[in-house]
Amino acid sequence: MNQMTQAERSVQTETRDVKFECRDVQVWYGEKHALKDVGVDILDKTVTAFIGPSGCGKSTFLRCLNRMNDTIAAARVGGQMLLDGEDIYDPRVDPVQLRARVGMVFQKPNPFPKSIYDNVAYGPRIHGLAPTRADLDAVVEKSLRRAALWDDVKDRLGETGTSLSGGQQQRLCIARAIATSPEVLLMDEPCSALDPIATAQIEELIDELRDRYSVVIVTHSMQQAARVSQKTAFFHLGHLVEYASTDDIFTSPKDPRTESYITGRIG
Ligand SMILES: Nc1ncnc2c1ncn2[C@@H]1O[C@H](COP(=O)(O)OP(=O)(O)OP(=O)(O)O)[C@@H](O)[C@H]1O
Repeated sequence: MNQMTQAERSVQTETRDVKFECRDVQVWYGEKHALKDVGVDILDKTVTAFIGPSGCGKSTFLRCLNRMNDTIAAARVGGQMLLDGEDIYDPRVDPVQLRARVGMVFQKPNPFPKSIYDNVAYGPRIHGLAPTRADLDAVVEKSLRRAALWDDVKDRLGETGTSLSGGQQQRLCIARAIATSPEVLLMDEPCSALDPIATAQIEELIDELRDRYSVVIVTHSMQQAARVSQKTAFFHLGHLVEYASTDDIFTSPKDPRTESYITGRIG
């Protein structure tokens, strides 16, 4: 009889739950070695926060995960990053296709100078994900609903995205990012340009998104990391110093550098 032991079952679950397996990741900008030997497993259906002082490499590492560093001429990336076991830096991988699977939301809301509808329809159109107009309408509505924006905009889909408030624009950017049904959503300080009410709405949304996606968020706010994430990675001077459950990082950090940062002594 093919009966698994508890240990075998838990190994299987662990393996299945890992979305990104990163080993020995390095990034150089010209001569500057900005990220050194980073190894981390990013889990599926989990919010992972990257924290650390300014310039420690959080955004650099985030950009490795969907090859956005490819767009920076001086940047050189080394090491291994596997998405569901596949090397995302394999020459056969098309970065545009990769970015449909690993979506990104930036610090400043950056809607295209197009209508609200076209902002969300853009990705599904270029990736051929919605063959008919009715399919496209459905994807746009579903994405705007998931981004908690539908009720605000359903009667003004033809208006330009930039006519929305800052918080609404950021939700529009989230709708645009999830319209291609990504598996991973990368967020680089998504609330830094928002007021506390819009921030709370985005944080609520992040919590809802994790039932479907792996979400990775760079944040300067330790309170935000504690509120929204289940796993936290602390970076310092280009190193990943500590990676653990958010509770452990904030209540019993193992490395003195982590403790100094969370108690406000460095940063
Ligand atoms: N395009 C670039 N060209 C050259 N150096 C860069 C570039 N982007 C980042 N760096 C350098 O790499 C290091 C890490 O930067 P990065 O932006 O990843 O840090 P960060 O932790 O996200 O910082 P912050 O919290 O201030 O956004 C820094 O020393 C930065 O100056």
